[in-house]
Amino acid sequence: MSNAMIINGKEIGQEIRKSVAEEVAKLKEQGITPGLAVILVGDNPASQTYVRNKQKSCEAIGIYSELIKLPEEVSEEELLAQIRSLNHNDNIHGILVQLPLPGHINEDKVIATISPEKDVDGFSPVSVGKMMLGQETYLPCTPYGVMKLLEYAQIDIAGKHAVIVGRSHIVGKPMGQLLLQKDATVTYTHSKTPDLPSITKQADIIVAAVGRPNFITKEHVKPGAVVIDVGINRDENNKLIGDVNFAEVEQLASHITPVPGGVGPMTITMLLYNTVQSAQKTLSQDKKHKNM
Ligand SMILES: Nc1nc2c(c(=O)[nH]1)N[C@@H](CN(C=O)c1ccc(C(=O)N[C@@H](CCC(=O)O)C(=O)O)cc1)CN2
Repeated sequence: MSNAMIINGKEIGQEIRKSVAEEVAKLKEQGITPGLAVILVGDNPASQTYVRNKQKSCEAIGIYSELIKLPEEVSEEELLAQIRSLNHNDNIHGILVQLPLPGHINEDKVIATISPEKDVDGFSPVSVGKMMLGQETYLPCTPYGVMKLLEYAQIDIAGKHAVIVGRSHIVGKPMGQLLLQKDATVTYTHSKTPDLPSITKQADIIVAAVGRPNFITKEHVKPGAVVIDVGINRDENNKLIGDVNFAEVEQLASHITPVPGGVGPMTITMLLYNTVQSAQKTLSQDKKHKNM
């Protein structure tokens, strides 16, 4: 089989960011600057990089961003107080707390404190519930980004068998739901699934989000399958690698996402998109109030 078509998340992300920038410009003409607050707790180097990239990306398209840096030992109550204050800040349309959080903080409680109207990460119980019901809400950025990649690569989803490897709250679980809503038949698998290759080999679409470097090999993939790699792992030389053994799998797959340059850039792109959506909602609510 010839080499797979590479789905370039960097390029697709740039294209989407261009149209998001146009929406930002329109909002500014109407007196609204979309605002994103990013809360970073502690000094995890990867989290610092992601947060920096989020801020740079906001700046590049005219979104106002505010970084709230809290020390590793901050109390849960102090963090919750910061979120409550941002919930009431009219200049802020999106709030995110960079994950993971230090062990002494209850992540679920923190996420549930973010107002669902500003939950541009799509992680809050209200957002997740609405997503499950197919109601309008902010979709979690990484699975939303994967859906956009499939759309731009013109991959048919309806009637296809999608196998998700991984069951995290922020990627695996919502990923399956979004594919199901597009009429895929979805199978969830995870680290305790016996004989994984026998299941993934049946997949037309594989989404690898298991957090283990090079975990998906040629033994797992049916020729012609679409393979989406959500993994972000570092090898022994600190090189970024995915959950998929790219060199092996690209020879079998019809389409594949690289790491870096695949799903990763889409996560931030969809965050910008959700933030602008939130600002647009505020504007239309203001107009309704003023009867315009
Ligand atoms: N509050 C959140 N926390 C975390 C999320 C999230 O969506 N919201 N996701 C991940 C980390 N993440 C964003 O926060 C993220 C990961 C990777 C990338 C990315 O662009 N990756 C690039 C490579 C970047 C590099 O060189 O390190 C790529 O794959 O090409 C963006 C965002 C966990 N926490």
